[in-house]
Order: sequence, then C-alpha cells, then structure tokens
Amino acid sequence: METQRVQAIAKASGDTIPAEFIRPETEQPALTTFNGPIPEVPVIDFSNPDENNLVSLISNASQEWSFFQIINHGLPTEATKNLLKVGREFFELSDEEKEVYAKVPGSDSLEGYGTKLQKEIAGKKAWVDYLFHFIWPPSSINYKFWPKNPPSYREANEEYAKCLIPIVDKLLMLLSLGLGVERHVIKEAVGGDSLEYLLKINYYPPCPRPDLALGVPPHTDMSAVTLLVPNEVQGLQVLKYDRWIDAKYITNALIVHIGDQVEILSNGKYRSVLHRSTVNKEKTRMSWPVFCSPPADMVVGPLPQLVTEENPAKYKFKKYKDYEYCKLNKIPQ
Ligand SMILES: O=C(O)CCC(=O)C(=O)O
Ligand SMILES: [Fe+2]
Repeated sequence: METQRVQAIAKASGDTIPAEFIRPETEQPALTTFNGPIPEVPVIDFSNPDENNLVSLISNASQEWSFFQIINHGLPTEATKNLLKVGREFFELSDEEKEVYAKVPGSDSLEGYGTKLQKEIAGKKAWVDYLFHFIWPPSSINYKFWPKNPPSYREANEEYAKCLIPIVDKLLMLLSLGLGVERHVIKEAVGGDSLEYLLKINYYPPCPRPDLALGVPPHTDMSAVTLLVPNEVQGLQVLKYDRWIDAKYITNALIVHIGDQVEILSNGKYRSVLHRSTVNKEKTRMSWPVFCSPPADMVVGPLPQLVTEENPAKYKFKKYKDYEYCKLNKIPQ
C-alpha cells in the first residue's frame, strides 16, 4: 500500500491528530518553546564592504549560534519569488500527479517526493511532506525528480541555483578566513566546483494540534552548509542555551545553517546547529533548504592546518556517502 501523505491526513483531520504525530512531552512545542527575552538570532549584512569585519561577524555567529540570517546577499528577489511559486504550485497538484515523483522505496538516494526521512524514536511521525532533488552541478541533476508541472518549474529552479552559487562561494570563503586558513580551503575540502546542491521543499499542511506535533524533529544537517528560504509562516527553531527559540521571519533574508561537514572540517570550532520546525494551525508552512554537500566519494575530516598536538583531531575521516548512510540509519559515526 502507498504511504499516506501528511497533506491527505491533514485534510481528513478534524480537531485531533493521529496518535503517532503526538510528540513526547519533552518535544512538544507548547511545553518546550521559550518565550521570554533572549538574544536574537544574528542578522548579517552580506554586502558589508569591510571584509575583515564581515569575517568576524560570520565567524562569531558560526561559533556562538551555528545559525544566522543574511540580508543584502545579492540573490534577486524575483528568483526567490519564482522558486517559491513553482514549489507551492507543485504541492497544490493532485495526489496522483505528485506521486509520479515519489521516492523510490529502498533506494539509497534521497531524491523524490516523500514523507519520512530519518528513522524516528518510538515510530513517531513528522507533520511534513517533502520533495528532494539536486539543483547543482548539472552532472548531479536527475530531471526525473523535477516536476514537469508547473511548466516553469525547471526554469525557476535553474535560475535559483545559478544565483545561489556566488553566495555559497562567498560564505565558504568567509568561513575559511574565520578559521585562519586560506580563502579557498573549505570549498576545496568539500569538492570545489563539484560541491552538490540538494534542494528540499518542505510542505507543512495546517495542523489542528500544533502544540503537540512537530514538522521536522530536532536534528543537525549533514551538509557542509544549508541555505534556506521559508514562506512567511514562522516555524523554524534553534536550540540555544538549552531552549528552543524562534527564528524570526525576515523578508528576503537567507537563513544559514552550519552543517556537520563544516563542523568536522573546522575540528569543532564551528558546530552544526540543532534545529527543528513547528507547524501552524491555520496556515500551510513551506521552506526551501538547499543542502550544500560534498560529492558521495569525497573524504572529509578535520583540516590538517587546524590539528596540532594540543588540539588533536576530534572527528574521523569519512566518505560523505558513508557519513550520510550512518546518519540516516542512526548508526554512531
Ligand atoms: O522548515 C524549516 O525551516 C527547517 C527544515 C529543516 O531543518 C530541514 O528540512 O532540514
Ligand atoms: Fe534541517
């Protein structure tokens, strides 16, 4: 039998949700979201012409938060608007039309339309459907997973990928300088121009009990870095000072997550960010993270420049595909 999508479950729900969507109390948003005065997630002006200053802002935010928003990043508003529009239109298609792109059961690839990613504790389910496919470089793209409808889907996604490249390059450059290594070092260590951009579209239908359910449960991204745009419905939270705090929605900002591969390369100086997403009672929330990750066979480990006798390597060297396999199957790294 076909897996039931959350979109269909949401349509059929009255004011309750099936038991498998009710999180344990330690995870329920109503009990665990912090709502008091707390420092705001850093917002960084990416057009700052003072490079040294920008390096220290990015480096501090990466060390203290592992998470920040960038503004004035140069991504054309039109490109983002179109990406969001075609993604939303895809999820508004009939179930049959969407199922054409379903993830191949049992395949190693993340690509395709689906409902479940990581194995979850106690069989709990996440209130989200998603679509995954590569958008860059061209050699990584499998158009089989790119919706043909709406017809402008392909053009909008290609344009967005192209606009994102200089921003990712600049970010990796600033992160390198923040570690005191040369500007090209992190990019090369994650594959250079073979760095892969995997787009995920998260679709969180309205949920009758947003106090009890979660969208994506707590996790760190296994990417090097993730750049995300949400729709206007707030829901992304990060763990800071042991509390879950909301990332405020800022129009036209790009949200940056430090992922596991940068944590490994930096030998722990930058940590990957623990985050989760909540859902909304009336509104559909959507988000478009792009996971920038090394190619499958690339071996990633702490940068030799950062490993000394006083600061020995804290992480193993591992092929990215092996890292991914362990992470998805909850096998200790
Ligand atoms: O929807 C969000 O804002 C976050 C989603 C996320 O963390 C993920 O898909 O990895
Ligand atoms: Fe994530």
